[in-house]
Amino acid sequence: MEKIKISAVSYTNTKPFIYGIQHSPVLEQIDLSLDIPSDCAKKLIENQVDIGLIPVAAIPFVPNAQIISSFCIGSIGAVNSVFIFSDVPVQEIKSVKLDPQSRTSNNLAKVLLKNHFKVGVEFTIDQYAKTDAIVLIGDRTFGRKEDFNYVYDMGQEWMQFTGLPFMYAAWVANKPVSEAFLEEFDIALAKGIANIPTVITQLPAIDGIDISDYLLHKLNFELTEEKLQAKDIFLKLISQLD
Ligand SMILES: C=C(O[C@@H]1C=C(C(=O)O)C=C[C@H]1O)C(=O)O
Repeated sequence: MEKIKISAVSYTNTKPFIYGIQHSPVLEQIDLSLDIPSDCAKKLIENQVDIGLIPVAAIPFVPNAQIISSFCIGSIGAVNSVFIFSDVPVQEIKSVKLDPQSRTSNNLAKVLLKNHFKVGVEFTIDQYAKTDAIVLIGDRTFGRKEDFNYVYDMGQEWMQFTGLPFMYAAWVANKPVSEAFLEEFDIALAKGIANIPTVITQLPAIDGIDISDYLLHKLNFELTEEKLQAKDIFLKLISQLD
């Protein structure tokens, strides 16, 4: 039988899911690659994989996109790995450098700066540009908070703006996948989430981040009605950006 090709995020936030997949029989049916989020999206959009853990901002660009799991990468308030790092207070930000590995958080920064902070800002993807602030996500944020005068956790700011949790990435298929597989896959993901304490013991300590607090209390992996509602609001606000 041909294997189901899956692209998942290569960051620490996805380690629980990887643990669950690797400790479940469904592993044998999967051809798994670990990629930066923007590449997870690209692979699913270009049909190089069947399922991706992809940035929610990329969902509208996936042909026949279907969210196929009851798990996601989310947070209820602060997430501690999705930031606007700034040299100046947010009201004074004039320019922001985006993170090339991100699709969701770059758009979240745009949405929050426009609708929540109400500042008009120029964005650039030029990594050599000198800007007032930067968007940074994932493991590259670990230990970086001390390097900046102002630190805005976008999970926390989204909660203040909408009163809702947030969903950064979802498991999405670009074609019909058998119910039997999806059931087994979700059981594997659930196993990973149930075993986060074990996953933590297998990860190296990293300066500047409490990995245990991050995986157990900041990230929140259940795909709830509220997170779906947040996704719909977020995608609508993205469509209204100029
Ligand atoms: C919480 C995070 O969620 C993520 C943010 C993403 C994005 O901004 O496009 C995509 C996948 C997730 O890795 C993070 O990376 O820190």
